[in-house]
Amino acid sequence: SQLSYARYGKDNVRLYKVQREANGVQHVTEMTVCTLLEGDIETSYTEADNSVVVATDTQKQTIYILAKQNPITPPELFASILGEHFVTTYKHIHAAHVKIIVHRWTRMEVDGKPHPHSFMRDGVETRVVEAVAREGQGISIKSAIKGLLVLKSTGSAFYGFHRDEFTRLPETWDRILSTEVEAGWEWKTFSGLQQVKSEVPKFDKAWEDARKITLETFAKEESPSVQNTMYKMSEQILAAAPDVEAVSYSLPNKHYFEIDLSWYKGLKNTGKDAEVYAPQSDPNGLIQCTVTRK
Ligand SMILES: O=c1[nH]c(=O)c2nn[nH]c2[nH]1
Repeated sequence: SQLSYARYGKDNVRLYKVQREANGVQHVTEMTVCTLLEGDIETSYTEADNSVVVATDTQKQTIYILAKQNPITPPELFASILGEHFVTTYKHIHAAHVKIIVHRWTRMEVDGKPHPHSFMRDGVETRVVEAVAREGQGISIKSAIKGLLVLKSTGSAFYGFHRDEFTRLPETWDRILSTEVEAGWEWKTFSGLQQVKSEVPKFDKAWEDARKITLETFAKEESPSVQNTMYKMSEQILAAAPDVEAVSYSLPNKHYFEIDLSWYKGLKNTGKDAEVYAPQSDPNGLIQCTVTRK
């Protein structure tokens, strides 16, 4: 047997950082980090040679130290700082995978104005970055929105789909559409940390644009299908972010079933009379796409 691939590191490294302004306003960021290293490490697997192992605890300590010494936002920048650190510090490490999940702490509005140091977790939504720093090959970065739950009570249809003897689903011109957004955008490859640093403003802008486009298209579109709506979202994100090469969506279709109550005194609760529905935890549709430039 032979070792065909290997990488190792520390997962679920949680960190929080506060930025204190002179005027009393404070900013907080909380994230969960994973680093995984590749390189000339096979003998640690095949020959119990630990001399090549940059311990996972060392990787964890490095995350904390670099978080103290550097900005940790945007996450694309901090992921690049971490990745570049590992491939330049250790000559036998040739690639570093860095995943950062940023959790929401949204500044509270109190007495009609932003509170200087109070925040709330308004949803399980996260901002996610996966970067790979590969020696001599630059830094590849994928950004994403995950866990953004949205629902519309109408403005969604699904009809005209293929029908045969296996088809039971009735056509509908008015349905609930509920999904948990996973939207990702893949950047052009950056030559290295310096180029990432020179383009830092693009990362927050792309995230803000992607989130706004997703929410507004979801709400405004008379959706003929999940497929068509996610394609329109993807096209708009590509148009808004010239340095993004591909946009991907993965959207579960979380079904709400009508409940026929006509057995009870003829109570009407289906079709145009439907008001009480049964939300389904499973099964769910799952619609995925990747959209690139022509
Ligand atoms: O938007 C939808 N796309 C589909 O492919 C599908 N299949 N069942 N319901 C559906 N809704």
